[in-house]
Amino acid sequence: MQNGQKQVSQVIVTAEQMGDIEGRIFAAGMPVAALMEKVAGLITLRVVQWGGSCVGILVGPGHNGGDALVVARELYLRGYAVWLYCPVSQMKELTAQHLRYAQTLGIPCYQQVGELPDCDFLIDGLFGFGLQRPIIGDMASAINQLNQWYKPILSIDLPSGIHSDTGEVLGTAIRATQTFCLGLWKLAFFQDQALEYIGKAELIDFHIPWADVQAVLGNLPPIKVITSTTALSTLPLPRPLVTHKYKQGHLLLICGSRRYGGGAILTALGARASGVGMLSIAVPESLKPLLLSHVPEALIIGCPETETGAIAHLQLPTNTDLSSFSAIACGPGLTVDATPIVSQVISSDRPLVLDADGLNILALMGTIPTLQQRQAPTVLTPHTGEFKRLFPDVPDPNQDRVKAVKAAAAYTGAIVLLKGARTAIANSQGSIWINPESTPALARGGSGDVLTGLIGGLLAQDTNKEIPVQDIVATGAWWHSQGGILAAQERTELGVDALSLTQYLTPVLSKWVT
Ligand SMILES: NC(=O)C1=CN([C@@H]2O[C@H](COP(=O)(O)OP(=O)(O)OC[C@H]3O[C@@H](n4cnc5c(N)ncnc54)[C@H](O)[C@@H]3O)[C@@H](O)[C@H]2O)[C@@H](O)CC1
Ligand SMILES: [K+]
Repeated sequence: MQNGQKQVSQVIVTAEQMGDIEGRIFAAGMPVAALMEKVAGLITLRVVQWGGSCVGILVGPGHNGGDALVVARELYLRGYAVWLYCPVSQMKELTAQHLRYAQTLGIPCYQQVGELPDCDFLIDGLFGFGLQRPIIGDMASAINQLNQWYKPILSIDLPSGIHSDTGEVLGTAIRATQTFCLGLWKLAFFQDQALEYIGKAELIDFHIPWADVQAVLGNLPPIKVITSTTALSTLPLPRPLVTHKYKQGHLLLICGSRRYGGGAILTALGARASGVGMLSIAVPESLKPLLLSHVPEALIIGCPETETGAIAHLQLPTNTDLSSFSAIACGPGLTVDATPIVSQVISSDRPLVLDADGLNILALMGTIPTLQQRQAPTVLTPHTGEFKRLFPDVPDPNQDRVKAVKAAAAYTGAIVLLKGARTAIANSQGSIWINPESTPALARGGSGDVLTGLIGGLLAQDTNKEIPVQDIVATGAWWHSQGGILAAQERTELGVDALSLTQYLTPVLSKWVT
């Protein structure tokens, strides 16, 4: 296989990049019509696997409509009953040519959606990545009406109405059952707001030459999909034959308060699953017996408490200071009364994961100026609410999560992991990892605490600092969601409480690691 060709499914592109890549292919001599035949031929092969015998095909003015017309022709010639809905009079020339031929063959074409006969399913070729402005008027009403038919809809490239980059709905959008993304993943497939419209996502690889992908993306920071291969390659496996516990990393967790003891347990159990060599857990003195009963292997450091039951100050064992640890994870259950502790760990030179109250305290301290002081790696793991508190001046993550997380990482120098259905991780150079697979079962209290412990434990094990921190964080996100997926399969989506989740982290890994 040509060098890099197998990485095609890992690349994510903007509409502009996709246009540039295709532009190179055409400039090099590939006829547009030939590429359309090739692509639509592959789509047709997937459509016939769907079953059904009569199909309504929605045709727009651009090449997305052209693809749809080639599929229409091929299905018709295979014996399907095919009806076209084509609400536009102005079309790109190639699309218009395909429409003329389809009509010559005798395929009926309607301009009003109400005239479209009842069919088994619909194919959506109204707009692809060329959509730039909101869909309005009759076409918008038609889309709303088609969504109400509750027929399976197969969208070509993107559900029509979804912006290829931000995933936002431009006016209105087709709610697809399945979307065949053509050639390279478009960003919208990883934006939470588009997921309900995309349905099941499938990449149709039509073998774009890797050289053209490289030529367009070559020097830009990549946006990549986390896969089992990328994730497993950064795990601290296999362990060296001769080692000892401190060589396998020493993680300090700082978490919990009298009010929130559970978060400390869950973070600890996440860290345990990471395989970290040594685990120390700083908690308020009154939580010590509770932690000991759950994680007997850990060194529990009972700390003096404030009146409210938060950690008043870190009381590390004799001969120990923060430099004794290979990484620190701090935040779950702390309450904002633990501000001095967060300030202290931020001032340290240790790799640091901040989550939950660690993030709320950081927001109060002033995120950007505070983090700009740090030399060692910092990992922030906010959900959308925490993100907005941390970065009030960064683009709204509800509008474009990828842009938001990228800006946050650039401003702070931190690795920022924005939690969501498609968790996105950015570093300060603009590289992005996106976790393509997860489960809504993980939308549950305590699930984030498990992630914090897991990432902290992985980070601590990279004692020689050989692996980019962003890659380690991506592996943590992948592992966590794979654990959730397995747990949901065995226990249903309602059965994945955070404690149960911790019990799936090791079994899920053993499925991948032989
Ligand atoms: N570029 C290529 O050569 C290839 C493209 N392919 C298909 O072509 C698509 C991209 O083609 P296009 O660039 O023609 O773009 P689209 O087919 O997405 O549509 C763009 C057309 O729609 C019009 N338009 C945009 N927004 C509108 C709105 N809100 N209301 C009414 N009209 C609007 C534009 O003026 C333009 O004519 C891809 O998504 C894919 O399906 C594939 O055939 C593979 C090859
Ligand atoms: K479409």
